[in-house]
Amino acid sequence: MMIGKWFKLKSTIVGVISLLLIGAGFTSFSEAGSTDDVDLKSTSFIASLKNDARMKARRPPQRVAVVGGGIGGSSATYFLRHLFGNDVKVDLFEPSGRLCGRVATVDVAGRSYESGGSVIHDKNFYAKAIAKNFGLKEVNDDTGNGRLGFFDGEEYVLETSPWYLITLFRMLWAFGLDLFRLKSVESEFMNKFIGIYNLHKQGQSFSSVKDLLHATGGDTFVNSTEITSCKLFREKGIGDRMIDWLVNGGLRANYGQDCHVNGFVGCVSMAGIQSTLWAVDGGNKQLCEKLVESSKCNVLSERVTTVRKTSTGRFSVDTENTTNRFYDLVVITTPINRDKSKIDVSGACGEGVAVPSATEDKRHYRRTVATFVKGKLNRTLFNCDSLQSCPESSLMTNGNLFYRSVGLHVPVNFDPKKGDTIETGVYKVFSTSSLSNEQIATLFEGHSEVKEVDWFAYPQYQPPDRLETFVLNKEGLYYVSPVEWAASAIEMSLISAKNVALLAFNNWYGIEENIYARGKNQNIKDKSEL
Ligand SMILES: CC(C)=CCC/C(C)=C/CC/C(C)=C/CSC[C@H](N)C(=O)O
Repeated sequence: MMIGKWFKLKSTIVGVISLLLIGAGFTSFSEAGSTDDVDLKSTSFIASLKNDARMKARRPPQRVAVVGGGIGGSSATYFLRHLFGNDVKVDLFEPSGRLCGRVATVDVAGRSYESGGSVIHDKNFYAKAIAKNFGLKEVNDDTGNGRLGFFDGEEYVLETSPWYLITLFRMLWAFGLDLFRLKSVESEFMNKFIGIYNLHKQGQSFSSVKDLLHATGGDTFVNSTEITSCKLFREKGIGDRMIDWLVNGGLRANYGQDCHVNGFVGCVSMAGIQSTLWAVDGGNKQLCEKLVESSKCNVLSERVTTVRKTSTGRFSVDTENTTNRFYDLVVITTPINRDKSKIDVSGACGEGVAVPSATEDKRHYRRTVATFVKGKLNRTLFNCDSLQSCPESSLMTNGNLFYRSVGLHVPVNFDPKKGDTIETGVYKVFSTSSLSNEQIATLFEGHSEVKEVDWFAYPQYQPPDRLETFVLNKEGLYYVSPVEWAASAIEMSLISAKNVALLAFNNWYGIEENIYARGKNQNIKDKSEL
């Protein structure tokens, strides 16, 4: 029984690749890093400054504002609290009053399902450490038949099997040595990127997305954001079939785009179709709820319209309801963009800073419609006849279809011990616009409920993507969201929020040596020195 289950789990595509490499003796690829590299509360960094005169020369800020209650904002309240201490008054502005933004659930047929940021990687150590710290349980979606299919709109060009050896044979036949090449690129990117946890643990912070990427992956990372994923993977020797099927199929499901996105986000997307993904039992949004509760901040359900610098040197955060609330530090965690939030920060940015502006910035966020269907897949279209025999996830190898992926998902509180089976699953269909009744009828033979979630989910990538500053004003105005233009994911927002909290702290107390200067690498210790 156990072996059967294990084979099934490992039969996802990248699981197969990992196994191939383990067989080939490359186990170290997948073993680097752990939650021990994470210091959520920056305890050791603060302790290292105990006798530092700079900490005594200035009092902590009195009032801090965090704008936006998504995963970035919720975690920022927690990181700031632990860096600046209990005396700081922290206000969190979230107009909806609902925490976690794009990490949300939707109710369908009496159960809740992840509707936004739904998966977390096993090497996403901030998310892992937060879950562990608050006693949240990690769950892997290994409830169904584990089958993944690549669908061109008419037939499956490739399908995994419940049997590992069959999957392996099919994959080798389809992709040959590209399996190894892809895994090698993924391992290189992942293992460099997780260096960020140790840097943050030492108190290091990075003033821009470019600096953060440079400190972890050097020119390789920075350059990867300047070219398309198609080009990056081709330069690594990966052939067109793997790009058309695997890379594009994954990107359509994860980012609603294809390999014309930047190379870095292409690598993150590939990490997002691995077998080592997890979610929080009961819903990922609990990460935010626990962080905010623990940070003891005030949540204000007001929409921020303007942030401006006052003559006294503080910042005023004005909302639709109130003006003249003054803060020493302000952290904006919601994207200022025509499709997202229109906050005016022009009167608050420092000299020479490119002011984020919802009117001037021509970039777009990508509209994503997630349609949840409690129903039965069209047997003729998908060439299968039951929940058990149809692929659980279908990635599209064809960009001209009206849907971008179709997958079966179980509720966030799925519990076989309480009698839950795969029958509790609903299909999630991603598309660029609302599905018509005819389109739903094309995909499903019948359904009892349909729910739609329509939002601007992630950036519309167009390399070279701008790797902008986190510092809008060194005197106390910071911005978490630019990280999304390198890649948008739950962990990217957590890393950015932690980085901004450290940056605000280092700037406040003048711990200059902990602010990374590109090319100098001062004070960054090699992992072996720790
Ligand atoms: C540099 C590399 C390869 C990875 C960086 C670490 C990281 C951020 C991994 C995240 C992988 C992941 C879970 C991707 C999901 S894509 C976004 C998706 N739409 C979602 O959030 O649900």
